[in-house]
Amino acid sequence: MAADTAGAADAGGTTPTTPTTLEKRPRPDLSGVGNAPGSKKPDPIIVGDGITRQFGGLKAVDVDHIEIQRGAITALIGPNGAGKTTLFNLLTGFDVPDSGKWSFNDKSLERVAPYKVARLGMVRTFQLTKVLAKLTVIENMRLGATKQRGERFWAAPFAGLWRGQEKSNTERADDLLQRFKLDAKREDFAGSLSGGQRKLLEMARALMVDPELIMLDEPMAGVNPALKQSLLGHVKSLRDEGRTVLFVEHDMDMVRDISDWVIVMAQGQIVAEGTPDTVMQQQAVIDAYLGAHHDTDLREMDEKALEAEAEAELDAEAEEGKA
Ligand SMILES: Nc1ncnc2c1ncn2[C@@H]1O[C@H](COP(=O)(O)OP(=O)(O)OP(=O)(O)O)[C@@H](O)[C@H]1O
Repeated sequence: MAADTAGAADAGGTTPTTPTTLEKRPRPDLSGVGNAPGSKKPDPIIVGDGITRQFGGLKAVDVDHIEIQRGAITALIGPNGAGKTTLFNLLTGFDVPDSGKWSFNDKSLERVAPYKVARLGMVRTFQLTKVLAKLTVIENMRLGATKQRGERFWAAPFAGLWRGQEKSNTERADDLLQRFKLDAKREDFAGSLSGGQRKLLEMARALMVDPELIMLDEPMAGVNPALKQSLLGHVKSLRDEGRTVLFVEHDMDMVRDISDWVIVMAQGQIVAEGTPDTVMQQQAVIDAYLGAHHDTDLREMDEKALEAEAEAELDAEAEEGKA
């Protein structure tokens, strides 16, 4: 509770500033980067080593080396239970690893609290919890300016938390609502938004602290197909304005459409990396998905597998016919 109280005290009047070094830059060229897990990137914004997290007998995360390229959109994919969310939580300080070190902009983030991680310019989106659903859209946005104190903070008594908040927070919130076409929903309860609008709100809220790196947790989950293109456009616009994007996603169309680089996890480890065009053809990736329970849309792969199966059956029938 002490942390929540501290959060509340600091919430009033925080200005959503980050030592922003954002600049528009050309899309990074990753054509020369190798496909081996943990491959070196030309200009990594995150570098991690030996990151492990164990739950009982299960090693949920066991990452030898990871680099995330600055200014790129990187997708983190893998079958259910691969450790993607746990890795997200570790990198952003919402969970503590058993071992490992990692840095953001060359600054070590070991044992750095989530709100400090956000202050340094690295934020993650949160799914709209029940508590947040009962707040209006603009109230959600103002909470985004409190530099992400984590879900325990969201559960703190809200009344009066932002009483003294600066005008600039509201102005920034309104600008972002306009950009994400949520301005007409300003006073609506967040719980009344559609799936796609919720995702936009999650993104807009994370941008309140003007992050250099934004981590999106399944941005396409529950989004109506009609809204998907618009959401993809918003994610691309984050990169185009110089931000780095790291996202966890099961929607392979999205992964293919917008990623510059894909990192594949399975059983806690990074098993492959590559451009979206090449990564899904790697044997380690095929093995990871086919060897695990998954709800992922791997249509191309499934189609190939089905075709091969059908051909084998036809061959077998033909052989039988000959006999
Ligand atoms: N707090 C926890 N306590 C115990 N086990 C956990 C906890 N959090 C995660 N796990 C386990 O760790 C493994 C990795 O989970 P994680 O949620 O990181 O996977 P994921 O790749 O994000 O999966 P999904 O795509 O289904 O969200 C899973 O086996 C999960 O059951």
